[in-house]
Parts: sequence; structure tokens; C-alpha cells
Amino acid sequence: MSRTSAALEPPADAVRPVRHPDAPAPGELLGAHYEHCFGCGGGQPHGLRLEARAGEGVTLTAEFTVRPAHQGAPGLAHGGVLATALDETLGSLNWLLRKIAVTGRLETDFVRPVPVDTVLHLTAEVTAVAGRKIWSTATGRIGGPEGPVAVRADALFIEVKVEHFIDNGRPEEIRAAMNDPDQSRRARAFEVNP
Ligand SMILES: CCCCCCCC(=O)SCCNC(=O)CCNC(=O)[C@H](O)C(C)(C)COP(=O)(O)OP(=O)(O)OC[C@H]1O[C@@H](n2cnc3c(N)ncnc32)[C@H](O)[C@@H]1OP(=O)(O)O
Repeated sequence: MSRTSAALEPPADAVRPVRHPDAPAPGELLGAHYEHCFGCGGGQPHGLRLEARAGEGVTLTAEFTVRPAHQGAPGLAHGGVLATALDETLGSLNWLLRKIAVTGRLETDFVRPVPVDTVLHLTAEVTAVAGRKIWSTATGRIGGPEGPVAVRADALFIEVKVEHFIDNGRPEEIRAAMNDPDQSRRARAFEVNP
């Protein structure tokens, strides 16, 4: 049975999330926000390469194929990798709000083992917002988008300023990302509204 901690219960004065007018259209692929992101970037040989697609409202769908490099037990996905897939999917939702936010809390239920070669079909939505806090939830199914639930998560993201990354990230990666001549890629590396 799934239990959620008090931090993941939005307060009574929380509001419904508002999709940003410039958010990608429903059905549009979001693409990697940063080439070297372990969750979605193409520059990580063992990364998840998760592909997220905008949905209606503040929702999205995503797919992640479990590869041999993602094993924990023989032939099965590592639980931490599955949590990463959930985290990445939930993190991508903030792009639809055009808010920069980081995961503060992520609570995960592992419901079914997920074999190597499985496609994990994820859905996620922001459920509430209050001040800097963003609550969201995600579900991962196997055997198809309507298949049985294998993993699920509830999360609290906290909105931050771009300085969160600039002040804390390793300088060489920050410099490289900020010097990217592609303005849109530069903005998305930090998930900043371009
Ligand atoms: C597409 C993009 C995909 C990106 C990848 C997926 C997302 C990620 O994995 S992000 C990386 C993982 N996360 C991190 O590295 C975050 C590390 N943590 C931090 O930097 C800080 O703790 C941070 C920014 C979350 C909060 O610090 P700070 O800005 O000082 O805020 P703070 O004042 O402590 O908290 C603000 C509010 O949030 C609450 N809060 C903060 N952290 C938590 C937490 N872990 N659990 C519950 N509540 C929390 C506080 O209680 C406070 O609530 P209230 O306003 O009601 O008093």
C-alpha cells in the first residue's frame, strides 16, 4: 500500500498549476534539455535517454527503454535507475510551467520488477502549486501505455533561481553551458524561460 509523507500533501491554499502559454503543444516532443543529462541527454553512453512528450494541461508522457547497463539484479532494472526515470519525467513537467525547479522530495513505490528490454511508459502531472513549491505525481507502466503499473512516485519540486546552478555547479560545465552559442539550448540547460 502506498503512503505519502506530509510534505507531499499540498496545503489547503495551494492552487491548480497553470500551463505556460508558450509551453510545447500537446503531442510535441520536449527533446533533451541538456546533452549531458543522465536522464535525457544523448551524450551519456549509459544514460536513460528518456523521451518526454507534452500532454494536455500540465501533464506529459515519456518512454524509457531499460538497457543492460541499467541492471540491478540479473536481467532486472535497478530501482535507483527507475527512480531516476520518474525524477526526470517529473522534472520535465516544470518546462510546461516555464519554472526552474529542482527535486526536494521524491517518494517512490516499486510495484513490479521491470526486466531489461522493457519499455517503461510514464505519465506525469503537476497537481498543485503554492509559492515556490510544486507537487507532482508520476506512474510508469509496462507492456504498453495501458499495461500494469510497475512504479509510481509523488514529488515536491522547489522553484529556484538560475544562480542555484551557476553558484553550485562545477565551473567547467557551467562555463560550457553558458557559452553555448545556441540561445535556446543555453536556456534549456538551466530550464530557463528563453
Ligand atoms: C527537465 C529537468 C530534469 C532535471 C532532473 C530532475 C530533477 C532533479 O533531479 S534536480 C537535482 C536533485 N535536487 C537537488 O539537487 C536539490 C538539492 N536541494 C537544494 O538545493 C535545496 O534544499 C532546495 C533548493 C531544494 C531548497 O532550499 P531553499 O531554496 O533554501 O529553500 P528552503 O527555504 O529550504 O525551502 C523552501 C520550502 O520548501 C520546503 N522544502 C525544501 N526542501 C524540502 C524537502 N526535501 N522536503 C520537503 N519540503 C522541502 C521547505 O520546508 C520550505 O517550505 P515552507 O516555504 O513551507 O517553509
